[in-house]
Amino acid sequence: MTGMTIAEPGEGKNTLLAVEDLTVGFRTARGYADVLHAVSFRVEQGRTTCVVGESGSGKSVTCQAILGLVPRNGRRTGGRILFAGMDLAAADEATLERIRGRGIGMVFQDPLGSLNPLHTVGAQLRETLRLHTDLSELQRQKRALDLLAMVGIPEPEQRLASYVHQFSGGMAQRIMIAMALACEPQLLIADEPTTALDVTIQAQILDLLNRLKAELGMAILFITHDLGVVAEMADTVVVMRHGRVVETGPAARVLSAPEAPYTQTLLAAMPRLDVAAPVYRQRSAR
Ligand SMILES: Nc1ncnc2c1ncn2[C@@H]1O[C@H](COP(=O)(O)OP(=O)(O)OP(=O)(O)O)[C@@H](O)[C@H]1O
Repeated sequence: MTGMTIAEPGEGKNTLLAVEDLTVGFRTARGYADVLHAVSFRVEQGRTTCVVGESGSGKSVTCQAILGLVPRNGRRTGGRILFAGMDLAAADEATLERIRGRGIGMVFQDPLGSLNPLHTVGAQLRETLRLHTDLSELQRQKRALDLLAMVGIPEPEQRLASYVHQFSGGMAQRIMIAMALACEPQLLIADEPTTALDVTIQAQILDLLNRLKAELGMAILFITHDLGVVAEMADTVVVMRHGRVVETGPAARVLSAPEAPYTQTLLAAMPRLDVAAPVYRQRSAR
């Protein structure tokens, strides 16, 4: 594999992803401006890190930079992105493509916009597996079926022949998760994956992600503006504002005793978040 492998003396042995001093700027009609300012955080193996912040705080650009998908008018001007010891910021495009296919799975807010409407769900899963694994045709068919069953799609055999528009929003998001997990990634990046769903379906998708995390031992980098979702998902919380990390720490500590004034403001705007996560579920399911 190309790309630089870096020994990290200070890195914890369970760190899967370390974003260090990441700085990204964009050129627009109004000139050049940095939108990420030396962003640093870690994702541990098998754990969930939630990045939370209001709209425009830089959450999505952070994901794009990790995946090497910053829009053309943007540029990373500093920092390192160490994934399993390799600096993705220094990796070539072929390596990044391989990592995006196999090492890191991605789920976005809009599954209908991310899946191909012209091919059946089965064809898309099989194609992903053909590109990124050595499985035979028969094995790919079986794995596609297993993946749909794993994400809780009823009658998976019939559903493999369906097109994405034939699924409800929640079911389409399950398909997107199946696609993202097809090659057994070590890390799943989920950028507001439940924002477009109603609260009951949202809770089901969060449950699914938590179950898959436990079953597969993968790490999750979860992007959200919703502290209720953070309470459901996070082991570690990264709070962002205006392109900067203003606070980071274990979820239990950040949610119960936030240190940054901005985190305190976010929590104060979130009634009853001081009570435990299951209460959020009861409230949201009403
Ligand atoms: N292609 C682009 N060109 C110029 N500026 C951009 C571009 N993409 C993002 N930005 C700017 O970068 C900043 C961070 O945006 P980003 O989308 O990461 O925020 P976010 O926290 O994900 O917000 P949201 O929850 O609304 O998606 C914003 O000020 C945004 O306007």
